[in-house]
Amino acid sequence: MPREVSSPCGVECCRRALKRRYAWTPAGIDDPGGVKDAAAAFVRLPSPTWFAGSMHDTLLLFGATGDLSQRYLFPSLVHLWRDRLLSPGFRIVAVGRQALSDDEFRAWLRERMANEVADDPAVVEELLGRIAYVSVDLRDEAAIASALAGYADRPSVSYLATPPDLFVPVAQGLKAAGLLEGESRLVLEKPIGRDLASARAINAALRACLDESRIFRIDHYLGKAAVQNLLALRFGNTLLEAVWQHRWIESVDIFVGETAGVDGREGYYANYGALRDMVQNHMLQLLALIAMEPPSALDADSIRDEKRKVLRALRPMTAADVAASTVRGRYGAGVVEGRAVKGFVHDAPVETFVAVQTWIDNWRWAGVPFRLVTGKRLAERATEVVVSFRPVAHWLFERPRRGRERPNHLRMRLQPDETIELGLMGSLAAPEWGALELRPMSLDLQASSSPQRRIAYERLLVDALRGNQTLFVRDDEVESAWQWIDSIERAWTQTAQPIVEYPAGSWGPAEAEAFLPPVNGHRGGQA
Ligand SMILES: NC(=O)C1=CN([C@@H]2O[C@H](COP(=O)(O)OP(=O)(O)OC[C@H]3O[C@@H](n4cnc5c(N)ncnc54)[C@H](OP(=O)(O)O)[C@@H]3O)[C@@H](O)[C@H]2O)C=CC1
Ligand SMILES: O=C1O[C@H](COP(=O)(O)O)[C@@H](O)[C@H](O)[C@H]1O
Repeated sequence: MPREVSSPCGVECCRRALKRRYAWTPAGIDDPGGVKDAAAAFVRLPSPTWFAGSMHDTLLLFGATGDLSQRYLFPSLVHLWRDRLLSPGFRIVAVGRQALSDDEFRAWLRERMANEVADDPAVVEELLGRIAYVSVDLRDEAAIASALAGYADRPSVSYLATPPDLFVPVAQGLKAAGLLEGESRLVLEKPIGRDLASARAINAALRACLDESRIFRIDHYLGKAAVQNLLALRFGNTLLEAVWQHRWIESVDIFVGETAGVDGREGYYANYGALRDMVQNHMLQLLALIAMEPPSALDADSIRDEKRKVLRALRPMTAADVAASTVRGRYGAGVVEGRAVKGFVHDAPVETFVAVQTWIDNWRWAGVPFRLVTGKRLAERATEVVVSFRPVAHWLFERPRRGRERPNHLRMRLQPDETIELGLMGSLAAPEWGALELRPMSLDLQASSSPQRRIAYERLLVDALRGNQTLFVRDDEVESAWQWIDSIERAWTQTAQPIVEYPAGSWGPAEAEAFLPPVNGHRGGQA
């Protein structure tokens, strides 16, 4: 629970403002100047008063009637407005395909936002009053330009929550309308393309419309406080950074399990599959944060330069490796969280589960396997990174016998809860008499209180409005990631790699057992 905050004047509104301010910072009120601050400083946000004069106040939201807008973007905007983290003159231009009046759009949105700020419904009304709705077919650049030219009076942020084939026509329409001039910015949802060639084409076309320094590519995992904490842990602790390399680390596992299915996104998913939908972006970003060299500073390009080097060093997959180094699966019917669910049925040969073992060909990570596993309709929703260390050089103890000892591991759970577990060996749990006997022990580290977590998009919306690119993906990162993904897709095609069915509610295909993280308990590795 967040600690109670007292305001200097004792007035309720002041108390609430303080609470809002502190709840927002990644380190939170319970960690003022604490360990997390070392690397989290670059993501720390200033106080609400600071925002008033420093952010753009016009957001053009394309795809305003879509799933992402309804489930994440509008709720995020409602929360930011409630917490006075947007400019006082903030306005939203909601762009959709359907012909709706402003009032019809607001009524539609009001219904969906009803539960967002239940204790203060006026907040939703205030935000709705700042929305204008514009209907336009986004395949028609001239129509975009004529419908939106009236909003070019001040710098704006155009957020493209649309399918990627609309990115270029929309950018060109915006340019023609004068909406990409000066300090105006463009925010793009993932995925940027479907392979390297299409990503390059999109990036090149965007560069013709505006400079890279004003293009913000979203990967919402970077907006998660727990993901930012990976940097804080690595670069804020001598203890970890000193052993963060091939001499001491045996393997790294990145696991993103979902209980949700493809539900409602069949068309998109059939064209992408788990490798393109999750690995190309979120999982490779996690890998890059774990594997990158320490940046010389915490600014956007210093961090992105280092991430890019990691992505370029990923060893391409070949047809000779792919059968042993990957598993593709697709969920069939089963039971998830006590509920019977149907399988994913589609003619397109796409996977809903993928396991990949890969290597980063550089000095730090020589010979260390990185295993990436993600799937839909698995037994549990969990995102974890497990770093397994090498066994000690010389085993002194009788028990467990050499080769049976459990090496140290660091398990960082990023969602749904945030915990860190350090697996150690010790004799505390062993009998007092006889030879010194070692048993596995674990040290569970949790923050003394859980700070209030915001939707990742809240953080990213504010950064885009402020112009901070640190948590956004650069063009060359996207292209390097696709280059590696393409090598896997190519190898799968060449070898006609099968897609194995797994029951919904399981941990994926039995063939992937060896790819699952080696932690105590319920799945994979040592039991
Ligand atoms: N949904 C999610 O959880 C996530 C989505 N994303 C990405 O966000 C983007 C949007 O996804 P999502 O919201 O799920 O997609 P939806 O299909 O639900 O929404 C797409 C939006 O684009 C509009 N649109 C499509 N074609 C046109 C057109 N020709 N002219 C005008 N408007 C058009 C749709 O309008 P209409 O309502 O009229 O069809 C709708 O508002 C995608 O790139 C997706 O990959 C990324 C992460 C998560
Ligand atoms: O981008 C996407 O991410 C979600 C998973 O996000 P999370 O924040 O819930 O972990 C995934 O379900 C979706 O398929 C994908 O497009």
